[in-house]
Amino acid sequence: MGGRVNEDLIKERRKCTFDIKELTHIIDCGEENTIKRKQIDNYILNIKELWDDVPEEYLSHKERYENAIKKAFIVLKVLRQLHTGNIQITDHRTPTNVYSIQDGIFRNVNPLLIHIGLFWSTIAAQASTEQQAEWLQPDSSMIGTYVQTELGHGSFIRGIETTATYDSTTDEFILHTPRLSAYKWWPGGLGNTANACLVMAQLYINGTCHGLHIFLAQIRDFDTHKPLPGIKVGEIGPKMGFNTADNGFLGFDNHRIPRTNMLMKNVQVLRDGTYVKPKHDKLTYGSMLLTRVTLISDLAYQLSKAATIAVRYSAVRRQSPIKSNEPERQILDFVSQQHKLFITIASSHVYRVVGLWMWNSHKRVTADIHEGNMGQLPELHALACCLKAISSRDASALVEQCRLACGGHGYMMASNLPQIYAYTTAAVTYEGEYTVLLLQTARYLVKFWRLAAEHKPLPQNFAYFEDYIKKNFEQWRNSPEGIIEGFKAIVAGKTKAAYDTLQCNLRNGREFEEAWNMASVQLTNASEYSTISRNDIEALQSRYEELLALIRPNAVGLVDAFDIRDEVLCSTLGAYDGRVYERMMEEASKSPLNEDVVNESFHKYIRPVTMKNKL
Ligand SMILES: CCCCCCCCCC/C=C\CCCCCCCCCC(=O)SCCNC(=O)CCNC(=O)[C@H](O)C(C)(C)COP(=O)(O)OP(=O)(O)OC[C@H]1O[C@@H](n2cnc3c(N)ncnc32)[C@H](O)[C@@H]1OP(=O)(O)O
Ligand SMILES: Cc1cc2nc3c(=O)[nH]c(=O)nc-3n(C[C@H](O)[C@H](O)[C@H](O)COP(=O)(O)OP(=O)(O)OC[C@H]3O[C@@H](n4cnc5c(N)ncnc54)[C@H](O)[C@@H]3O)c2cc1C
Repeated sequence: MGGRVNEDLIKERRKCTFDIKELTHIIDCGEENTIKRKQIDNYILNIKELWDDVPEEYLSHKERYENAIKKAFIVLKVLRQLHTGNIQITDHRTPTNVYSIQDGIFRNVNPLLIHIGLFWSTIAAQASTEQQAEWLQPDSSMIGTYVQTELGHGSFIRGIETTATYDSTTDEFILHTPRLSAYKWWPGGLGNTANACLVMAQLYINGTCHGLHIFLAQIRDFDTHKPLPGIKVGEIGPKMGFNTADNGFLGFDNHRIPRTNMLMKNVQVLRDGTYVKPKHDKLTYGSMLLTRVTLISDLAYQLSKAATIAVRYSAVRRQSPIKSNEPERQILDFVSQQHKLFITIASSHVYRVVGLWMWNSHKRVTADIHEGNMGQLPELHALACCLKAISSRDASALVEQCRLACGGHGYMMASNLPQIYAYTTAAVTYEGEYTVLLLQTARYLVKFWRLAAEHKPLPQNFAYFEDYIKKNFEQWRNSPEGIIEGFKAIVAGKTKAAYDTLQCNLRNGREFEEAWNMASVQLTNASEYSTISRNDIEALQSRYEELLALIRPNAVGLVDAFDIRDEVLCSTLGAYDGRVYERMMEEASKSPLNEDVVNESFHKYIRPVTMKNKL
């Protein structure tokens, strides 16, 4: 859409006091990455077939999927071409990625998300060298997914009921779904797209259960795409979001696969049925760990999209004067609005930085694991659980705050804020539900608190537990170091309270698991344990308000620095030119309800009632 840039946005950009490009390069981890990202954006976003004439929202459930799958395979083809052209795009966690622009192409979810994001990465991480050589061919016919959750079990994966029983006479595993609750339910791309999958199932050899293992199973014929004999597969129906992801269900009726289809990098079943144990029994859960780490950066990106939309809109939108004799003000001038939005910008930066740090930690710990050293795995798992849980919860709360900050117009699908919300809130549940993951971190903390309480040696990372016990914490200081000290005091105090409750429940004769359950609210909720005083809080509050005023002139610059193209933002409210009302009108004109001047339902239903006595 052509036309002038909104005057208020022009003025905002003139006011900006820092170099926007420099911040973009910092976000991209370097100017080179920015250049590459833009090249890839240009290349992919210029493919005309990827753009819709009719907005996605007006399509039926079936049409949406078919439209998304058309685009997904155009993108897959391009990805392969770019890959062979030696452009580093497969490492989607670095800023040089194509992952982010898919939001614009699909306005929803790529049906190949799990194929690319989990299927391939799990094979790469958990299959033996020979299996990888066979399965990771660039021209492979396999379109796969990651099949773990069942109708009856999601969080408690040890309760998974699908079985894989070794038959040494034929050198095969028999995959079986023993009852309705064992049906696989949820995997993305399973409903219609995938012809293969990685299945999590209980391994049985000679009547002994060895727990959960991952198996590669073909489920549809590569040529006809019909389900193979013994496979019952389909799609689970409409959801709050993710409606182009064809999440599916799957049941096995004694479906046979070769023994060599178990992922065998860390664990093996030999021809004679000998079971060779892994070095750590949670290595099978590695894909969940990796995805949790990846999600932190993805959620940071979703926050930057929501912030860009809401800040630009707030600079364009004028509503109410502050003094009654003045003209109406940009809503961005209201301090309460700044509070709603600047926290979203800040959170995006926080989770971006933490996400990158976690990504590098994951690389380091994985390299150690390859060398046989598992020592850092528990800490990484505890951190990934906590950060995935809070980043998803914060992101969905803040995206919703941005939507509300756009008033009624934020409720329009054309603002794209409802879609961003539906996407982020799903992450609170999938890949480890929020509370369940926080309890994993609590379990880790309580272990170290027990050591501290029993005056046993603690690793350096937990020295502050001892400081807390010895009351070595300094008085609150209003500085970054002081804030970190404050957080340490909160963690120590919260862990102590939960631990004390746990001990009290145990003394009262409860078994450990029951005592744990009774303490679980304390284990997940933060309390105020710090040396902060009322005066400190007042000082912090006024400093916070000063900071909002300092950020105000740079607000638009800060979101421009995220450098998200209009085609990716997909928002009438957040486009770079700020022509909000023109875009809203243009989008409204696409509504099928505006196709006829008089809708036929008038003649069928309305007129017979309203004109009944007048005809
Ligand atoms: C234009 C271009 C387009 C291109 C598109 C490309 C796309 C690119 C990719 C983008 C990539 C990513 C984006 C992300 C989007 C992803 C969408 C994802 C969709 C969702 C997928 C799923 O949901 S899959 C299913 C996930 N399921 C879960 O997460 C289940 C949650 N439950 C659990 O994980 C576990 O059961 C549990 C952790 C809760 C507990 O396990 P369990 O009961 O077995 O154990 P215990 O509690 O008894 O603990 C035993 C000890 O083991 C430790 N533990 C547990 N888990 C782990 C682990 N993972 N690693 C290490 N250690 C672990 C636990 O701490 C205990 O330790 P101790 O205390 O020492 O005994
Ligand atoms: C959009 C989307 C995409 C998905 N994609 C996939 C996929 O590709 N592949 C796949 O395998 N799965 C997928 N899933 C499934 C997902 O991983 C599970 O939904 C998730 O792990 C949560 O499990 P659940 O649904 O069984 O919830 P439940 O475990 O039944 O949780 C329900 C409630 O019980 C509480 N609860 C459960 N256990 C405990 C406990 N021990 N202590 C305290 N509270 C507890 C939870 O906190 C929650 O409040 C997807 C889900 C969604 C929503």
